[in-house]
Amino acid sequence: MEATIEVRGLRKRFGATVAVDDLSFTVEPGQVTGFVGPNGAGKSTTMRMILGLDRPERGTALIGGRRYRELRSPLREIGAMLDASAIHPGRRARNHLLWMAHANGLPASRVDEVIDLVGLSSAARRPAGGYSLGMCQRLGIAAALLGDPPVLMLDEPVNGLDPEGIRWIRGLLRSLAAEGRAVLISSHLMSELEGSADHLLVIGRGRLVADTAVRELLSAASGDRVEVRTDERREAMAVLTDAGATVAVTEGDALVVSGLTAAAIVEILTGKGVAFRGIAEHRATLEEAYMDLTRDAVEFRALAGEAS
Ligand SMILES: Nc1ncnc2c1ncn2[C@@H]1O[C@H](COP(=O)(O)OP(=O)(O)OP(=O)(O)O)[C@@H](O)[C@H]1O
Repeated sequence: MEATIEVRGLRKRFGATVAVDDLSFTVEPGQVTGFVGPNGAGKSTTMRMILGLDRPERGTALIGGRRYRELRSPLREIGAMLDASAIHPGRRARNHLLWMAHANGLPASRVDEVIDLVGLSSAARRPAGGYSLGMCQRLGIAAALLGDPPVLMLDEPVNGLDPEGIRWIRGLLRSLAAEGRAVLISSHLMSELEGSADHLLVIGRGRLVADTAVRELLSAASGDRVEVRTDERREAMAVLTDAGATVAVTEGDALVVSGLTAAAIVEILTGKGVAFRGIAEHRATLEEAYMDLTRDAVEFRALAGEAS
């Protein structure tokens, strides 16, 4: 089976709310695709339609070329986690997974493999009611991996994890993609996807705002910006602004200058006698790139509003 998710012209309405509006994208194998947008943007509804849990008003969602309900052995073709806390509190993790394996014709030996893989071995025989959010996420991921599927789809897998848990999940997602799987993960925070996503689908109010490789997005957002480290920030800002540059201050107290080359900045600061400690090309964070993107989308909406 080809490891892809293909969504074409998907639309879903709940009463007067259009939750998903003419959405099209492809999730490719061998990479982690981040599905990002604010709360209520339509991510979960899209994922539910991919799994056949919500019926689209229009459009199709295919997993390896087939609709979910046409899959012969769904757990072997797509692994999904929609709500990590959706397990009966009295149920033990291992028993939950054994029941799933049994119901889907999967060997019991696979249960201990996935428990090991997600690092739940020491807790697997305890009732899930005592699990932390992070442990529930691990259990949800274990369930998604049970059928060793080529396609994985996880709704907010990073949400609520501590820094160690975030590092762990980034590594796991990267290795699953490196094995050639198509991995789709949603988040409402761009920063959560930093270091794990190769590709981004940005969604706002049910519509696709961007479908882009992370590398391209970052280089576009970093483009022509220079970072200057100086103890004379106020003076540096004044002379660089006078020279036509736009200057911002980063959290790390550096100046981010756009509109001038590094060579021109050196010349101006030296000429005006402003001391500096270092000058380097600025590398944008995913969060900054996202702000650029959504700013463009807001401006676009404002222009469209003026035109109508
Ligand atoms: N069952 C439902 N009945 C009515 N409205 C719904 C239903 N499910 C979703 N919606 C609405 O559809 C829109 C999209 O919701 P959805 O949960 O898909 O967004 P989301 O991007 O997943 O948000 P979040 O990040 O909060 O999970 C929202 O306006 C939501 O209120």
